[in-house]
Amino acid sequence: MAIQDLANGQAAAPASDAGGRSGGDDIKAHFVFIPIMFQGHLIPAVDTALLLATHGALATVVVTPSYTSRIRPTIDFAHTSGLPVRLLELPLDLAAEGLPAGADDVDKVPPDLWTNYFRALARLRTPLERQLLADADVAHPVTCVVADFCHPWAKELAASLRVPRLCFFSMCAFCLLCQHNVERFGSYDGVADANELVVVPGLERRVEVSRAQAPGFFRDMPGFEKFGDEVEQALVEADGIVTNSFLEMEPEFVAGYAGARRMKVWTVGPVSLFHHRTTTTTSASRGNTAAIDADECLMWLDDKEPSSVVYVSFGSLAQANSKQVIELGLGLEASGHPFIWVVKNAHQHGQDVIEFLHELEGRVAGRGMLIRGWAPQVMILSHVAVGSFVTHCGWNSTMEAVAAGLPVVTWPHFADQFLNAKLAVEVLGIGVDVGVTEPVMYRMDLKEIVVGREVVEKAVRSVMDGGEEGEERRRRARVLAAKARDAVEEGGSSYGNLLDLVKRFEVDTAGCVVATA
Ligand SMILES: O=c1ccn([C@@H]2O[C@H](COP(=O)(O)OP(=O)(O)O[C@H]3O[C@H](CO)[C@@H](O)[C@H](O)[C@H]3O)[C@@H](O)[C@H]2O)c(=O)[nH]1
Repeated sequence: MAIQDLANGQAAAPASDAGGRSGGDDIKAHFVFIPIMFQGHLIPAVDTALLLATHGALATVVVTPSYTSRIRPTIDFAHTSGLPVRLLELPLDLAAEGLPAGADDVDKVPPDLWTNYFRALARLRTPLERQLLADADVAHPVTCVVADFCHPWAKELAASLRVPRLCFFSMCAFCLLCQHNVERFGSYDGVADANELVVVPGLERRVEVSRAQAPGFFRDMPGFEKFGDEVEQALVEADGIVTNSFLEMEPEFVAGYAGARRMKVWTVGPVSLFHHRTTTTTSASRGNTAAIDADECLMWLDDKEPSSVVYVSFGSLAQANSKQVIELGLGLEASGHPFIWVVKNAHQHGQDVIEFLHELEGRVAGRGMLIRGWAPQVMILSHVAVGSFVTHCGWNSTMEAVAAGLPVVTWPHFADQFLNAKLAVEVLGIGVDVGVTEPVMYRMDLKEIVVGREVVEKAVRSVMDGGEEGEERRRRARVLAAKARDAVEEGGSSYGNLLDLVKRFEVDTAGCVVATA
């Protein structure tokens, strides 16, 4: 499929100069974003593409068909605002990798076929290259590929297009540096127990982590070892790194990671703050169609005291088993605080959970709201009535809490979440930890309760009240939010980094890409 202005269902015109800040003729940089199709990766990539567009670049976002409709409202908003953003939809060759129909939606990839899914993604390279060359808009040639770190094949793509390539992470520099250092200094060597804590080397402060909590990218996953090496090699050979973080939050770690990688790191976040300039409808459907009417949700929140509501959500991937769902619900009920609780895949639970949720709703009517499915998270978090966030510490959620000035209850499940939780609790001082120490990729059929109702209740009371300590935590969260806002405003660090990206990766008058990363 050709590059399309899919929002309008027509072939895209050269970047619009109608009403946007970026006149078509002024566009000299064209970034092609290749996200991986997980919401935790796709959403921040789209926001970053839009932010670059507000700074005068053309941005093309590559999507596979199942995800087009999920980002359409955001892209529609961009078009209405005259921002030069385009979608390039490419189907995956599922059959070639033995994947069932519909498996370009990651929720439909059978667990034993994950390696096949990643191979199918790598097959995008040839059609994408062909498409970008065929659609090359002479006035706006591609000047830079920004590929999720999970796409090592983008290395060859950028080389063929003869343009620089940046690695995109929606992760904090703290996590990237800790992970890098434990691997580089062999901290896990000779440590048989994956849950044994080791001290992360090369940091000024003492941080302890276990291999189970920070296993590295893919290398510990059966079947993905070689892929993990390819990811690392592609990162080593990248022309720079773009992250959804901001300098003032973690200056020593941004500098440390850039130094360790000997690479420029552009912090451009919090990218969710782009939505401060969108409409309620756009922000409410960021990443997917919300399972609740935005106005209904806002009315419910309007009725609550400032900073009184606890928001509870575990992102787009983590899944709680039935017993844990019940335990969490009872803990929230016992906390006595108003809450909004996002229950993913509620319909997949057994009758016991369905009845429990129904009865709970009756008992906490007016005080507790359940959202079964996708929540308008950024819209909710930015409401004045919300006072804290119980989170799995996916990096986007963590940044969204920071941007909203909220203290968090940290309940990591897997991947980078343990390190993000450490950043929130130990470095930023805005978190109360529930005490999970080992990763759990929750499955419905698991029987264990990982966090009991009393622990939930105590953590919620602590983050919402918590005496002087709680007040200090809330104060730190407010200060951090002010820094986050400053970072994305004119003159701020993230704003400056976006401008710098646009400037560095533009085409000069001789048609060469100016890339000085
Ligand atoms: O009902 C929902 C659920 C999620 N979101 C949004 O979806 C994104 C979820 O991202 P994140 O909080 O990072 O969680 P995951 O979906 O779990 O993200 C994956 O990707 C992240 C970025 O690399 C990693 O930090 C996580 O560990 C990994 O699980 C956020 O922007 C949320 O605002 C909603 O808007 N509504």
